[in-house]
Amino acid sequence: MTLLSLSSVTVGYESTPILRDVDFSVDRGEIVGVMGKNGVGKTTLMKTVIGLLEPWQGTITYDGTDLTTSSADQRARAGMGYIPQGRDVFPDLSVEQNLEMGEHVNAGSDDYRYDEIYDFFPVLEERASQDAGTLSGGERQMLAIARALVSNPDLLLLDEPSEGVQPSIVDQISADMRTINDELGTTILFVEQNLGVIREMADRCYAMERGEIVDELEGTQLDDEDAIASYLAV
Ligand SMILES: Nc1ncnc2c1ncn2[C@@H]1O[C@H](COP(=O)(O)OP(=O)(O)OP(=O)(O)O)[C@@H](O)[C@H]1O
Repeated sequence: MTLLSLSSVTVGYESTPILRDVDFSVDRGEIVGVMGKNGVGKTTLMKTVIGLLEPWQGTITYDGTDLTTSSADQRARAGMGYIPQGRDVFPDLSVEQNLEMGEHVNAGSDDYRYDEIYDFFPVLEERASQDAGTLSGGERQMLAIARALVSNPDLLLLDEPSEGVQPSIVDQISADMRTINDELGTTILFVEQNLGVIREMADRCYAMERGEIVDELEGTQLDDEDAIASYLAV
């Protein structure tokens, strides 16, 4: 069943179009990647899905409802959780206080338990009282993901989770996302330019070039490193 679909979406900044006629969909329970080089429009796509940019043309449908003109706040309450690029945490608040900031975003979240979230990221429980500013890049990324999970989203939007994270932790975060998808049933849409993350995480992947979706890879096509790399190589 389709959870999210974009149909002929065009959007940009000021008068410059960035995304052109973008069509894609994500089924409930899937992990879908969008890959592309620097500057192709991946972050613009995420901002458009979460409602920080309003499409100039086209429609965005979520769980059967047209959300094209809804605010980011309305989309969060409808069940979308967004983790922006750059592990945006509050450095002077503790790990636990950062997690508390994720409460009450989603109306369905009242009974979310921290211990469940700590089960996915035990390192955050160990560091619960530590200031977030003292965490490593990878731990901050985990905290940003965990904070989004506090609101129990149906759809997680993840912008370049590998950026600034050391390779061994990148692998762990990819594996953690699969576990979260398996155990919580959370649908995940992520954008990336890290080949390993795309192969490890995605059930299916779209390729983006100059603001357009130009290909879709699934199944054994995701084992073809050369095919993936052709959309990532500089
Ligand atoms: N606020 C903005 N105002 C004007 N142009 C912007 C703005 N943000 C991004 N752009 C331009 O839009 C294009 C796409 O940027 P975007 O950040 O979506 O790409 P990206 O694929 O996420 O890149 P990266 O991998 O470097 O994060 C780029 O040419 C960028 O310069």
